[in-house]
Amino acid sequence: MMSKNQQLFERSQKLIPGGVNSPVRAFRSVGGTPVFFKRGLGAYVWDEDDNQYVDYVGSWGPMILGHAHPEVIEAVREAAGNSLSFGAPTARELEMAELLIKLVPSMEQVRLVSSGTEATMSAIRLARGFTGRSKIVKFEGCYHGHADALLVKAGSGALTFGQPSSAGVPPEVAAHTITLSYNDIAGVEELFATIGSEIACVIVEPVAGNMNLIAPAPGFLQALRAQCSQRGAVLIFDEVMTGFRVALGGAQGLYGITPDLTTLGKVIGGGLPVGAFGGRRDIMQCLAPVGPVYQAGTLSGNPVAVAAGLTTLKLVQQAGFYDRLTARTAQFVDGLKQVAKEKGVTFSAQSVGGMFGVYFSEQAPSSYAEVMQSDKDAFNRFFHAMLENGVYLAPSAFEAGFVSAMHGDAEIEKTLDAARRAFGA
Ligand SMILES: N[C@H](C=O)CCC(=O)O
Repeated sequence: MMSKNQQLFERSQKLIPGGVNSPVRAFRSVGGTPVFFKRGLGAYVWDEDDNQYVDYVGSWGPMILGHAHPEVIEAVREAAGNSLSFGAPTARELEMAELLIKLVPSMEQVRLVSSGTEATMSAIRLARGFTGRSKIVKFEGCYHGHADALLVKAGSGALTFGQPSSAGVPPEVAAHTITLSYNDIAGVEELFATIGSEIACVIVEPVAGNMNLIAPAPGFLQALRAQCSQRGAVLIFDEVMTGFRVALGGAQGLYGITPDLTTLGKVIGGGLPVGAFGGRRDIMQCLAPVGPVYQAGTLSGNPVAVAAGLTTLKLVQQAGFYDRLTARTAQFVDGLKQVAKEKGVTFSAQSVGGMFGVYFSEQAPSSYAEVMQSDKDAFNRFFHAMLENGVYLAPSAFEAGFVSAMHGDAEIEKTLDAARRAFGA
């Protein structure tokens, strides 16, 4: 007899392409039936067949406080009672702007949008409008949402399904996107020496989390800062994933680099759709209605989403929050490495703040090319063994994982027990 999950997947494939509303949910690369979830609480989620899992996806990052945090839920209830949307300014969105600017000092001005994709595509347009240049530089395997110009050698679902450069992007559009290898300082310097005056911006995930997790090599982010400053290009840190995830001040705070523009999403919406982009005042002043670069959104600064985000940001500011999250994630990763060693499995793992990567290779990779060399079949077997043992990991070898403040000793122990069985098998 088919499980409820299987029945739902059968039905949804007839009506929704691939049965999912975002490709990476589809289990295509790992195989099997995607899990349909109906409930979450703290570090746990339950599927339609009432199976319980320790959740390391956390909606791909936003659920840093765990699922259904009572204060966040109450804030959403209260805001929803006063209308779901006005399409006009509110005091709360101003409060959000003030808080973001206080916590991420490189942002002198900020604008709210409804997703990370909107934030990055708007930041790129702004950088082009500000500089009057067309070329943009990104890094192979980095994912900055699904705007046309950014779906060139992209990570995440695009990489998972073997289509890092999407069909439907006109060659004339893709021609303006230059891709370099992550952590390749010499490649960056060479490019700027050749065509530096044509480059509008460099956009980078300061910790890459869409080709599994890749940490920036010492000097890499500094080199980007130096080259952009020398040649008048805009440096954009895409902190949709790392913002309020690796540290209170994001990756820029952690590594001490000041970008010109920053994009945010995920945690700042507390689980509801919010994005933001902001940075230097002189650049932000190019935006309409002040300047000539157009950008807009009916639901931008949505009051319910902002209420969820503000409450989340209030709670992550509690003393020691990121120290605890960082230590917990490191404890988890160390535990996994230890278990793999005991079982004689070729495996490595690393974490930055509350995000982590697991790899079936001797060492944590430092570039897209190295990620591609890891054993994807081993990952797929591991994924399913963990799922059977009550642990939900990202269904792709090319995604980072996320730990929440609700992952305690009990959840880590349960996960390591599952890993012991999975590696053993
Ligand atoms: N890696 C992606 C976002 O960060 C995964 C989410 C998605 O594409 O649905």
